[in-house]
Amino acid sequence: MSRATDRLKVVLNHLDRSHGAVRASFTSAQNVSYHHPQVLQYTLDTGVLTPEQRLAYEENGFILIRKLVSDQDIDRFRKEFERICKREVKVPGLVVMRDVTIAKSEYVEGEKAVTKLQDYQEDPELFRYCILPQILKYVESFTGPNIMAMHTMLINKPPDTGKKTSRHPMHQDLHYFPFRPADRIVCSWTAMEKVHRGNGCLVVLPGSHHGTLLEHDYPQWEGGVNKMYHGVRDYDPNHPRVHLEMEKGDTVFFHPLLIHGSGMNQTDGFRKAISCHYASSDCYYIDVKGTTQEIISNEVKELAAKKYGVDDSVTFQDTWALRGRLVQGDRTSM
Ligand SMILES: CCCCCCCCCCCCCC(=O)SCCNC(=O)CCNC(=O)[C@H](O)C(C)(C)COP(=O)(O)OP(=O)(O)OC[C@H]1O[C@@H](n2cnc3c(N)ncnc32)[C@H](O)[C@@H]1OP(=O)(O)O
Ligand SMILES: Nc1ncnc2c1ncn2[C@@H]1O[C@H](COP(=O)(O)OP(=O)(O)OP(=O)(O)O)[C@@H](O)[C@H]1O
Ligand SMILES: O=C(O)CCC(=O)C(=O)O
Ligand SMILES: [Fe+2]
Ligand SMILES: [Mg+2]
Repeated sequence: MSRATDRLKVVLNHLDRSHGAVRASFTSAQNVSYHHPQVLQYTLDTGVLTPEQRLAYEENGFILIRKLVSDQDIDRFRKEFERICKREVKVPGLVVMRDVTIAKSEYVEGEKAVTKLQDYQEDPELFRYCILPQILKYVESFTGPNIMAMHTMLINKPPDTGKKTSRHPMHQDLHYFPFRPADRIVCSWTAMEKVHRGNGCLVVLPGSHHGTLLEHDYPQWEGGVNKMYHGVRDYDPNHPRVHLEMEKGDTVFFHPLLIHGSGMNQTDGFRKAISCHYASSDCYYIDVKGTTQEIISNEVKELAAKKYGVDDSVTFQDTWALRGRLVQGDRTSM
């Protein structure tokens, strides 16, 4: 354990006893310059996370809560997913992505053709996930009380076709987001069935959220790579990795700078997960021109132009403002 961690522990002990007062004294103490960034930068005191959980998130950039979503809710999400795949419902704005290796094949039908649903915010049944009270309760510890659901996905990782395209390269989700501050953004990711190393569970680099946003690029994979699956160009291959094996309903909350990905699915079943990225509505949009995010912003604008038939005047920021939905509190800035 590092010195910084020891100090955090001391602070958390105090916090446990006298909550806000200690935090206030630490804020004023910031005039004294520390060699480590401010303490408790990543979580807020809402009375939901235990001191140990706050410490874990501060240190690791993720926290796993077992059995947070009920089997009944997950079964409903799964049913709705099947209805969408069978085209029994049509959802405005929804993007249905097929795996790159089967995209051009005409023979795959129904849910076996679908790798990912993106932008389900207009499907009330799936969007129930984003407003589950037990999820929002945790989310508030990262975002504060004004909460926007910014990005929604249901991932149906297919059995690998042999080309290893079912992998998701190691990346930071912030790469896709033109809003800040990063610390007021969090992803909630819930396993819809048992996920393990064999079917491509999430792989995370604990503590990588302490770093900055890194340069991303399409990985040089021989078998091809899915559209927009950018990966961190150089990350330390010796950084310890953690495989997040999870049961149905288990939920991980993670920071948008946490480097993560998922391995290939070596089973013959589809590995399902549902997720939402939340941000405080007090966040603000940034201009990504001239930054490492410029390339992805152009890719997204191009897609948006095709999808919505809009022109160049719709910005990368607009595509997010259009998709974001208020789920708690007030829509103050986003
Ligand atoms: C508003 C915009 C929304 C996007 C926001 C994203 C933000 C992400 C934030 C995420 C944060 C978290 C991080 C993340 O999650 S990162 C991953 C995020 N990925 C995406 O958002 C991709 C979403 N998918 C799509 O937009 C569509 O499904 C695409 C555009 C891919 C296909 O479109 P469509 O389904 O309508 O198909 P089509 O029949 O018209 O084919 C058109 C062409 O595309 C080829 N093709 C097909 N499938 C794939 C594939 N899988 N890989 C590569 N190419 C593919 C196809 O062969 C054809 O090529 P060609 O024959 O012309 O050569
Ligand atoms: N060549 C690569 N370049 C970049 N990222 C990779 C590469 N190979 C694997 N990854 C990423 O590393 C993570 C782990 O994937 P991988 O399939 O290698 O599983 P694994 O953790 O090594 O498990 P196993 O050893 O059981 O295969 C995934 O996010 C995957 O996309
Ligand atoms: O479910 C997965 O494989 C992770 C996907 C992911 O990290 C993402 O879409 O941002
Ligand atoms: Fe991700
Ligand atoms: Mg491997």
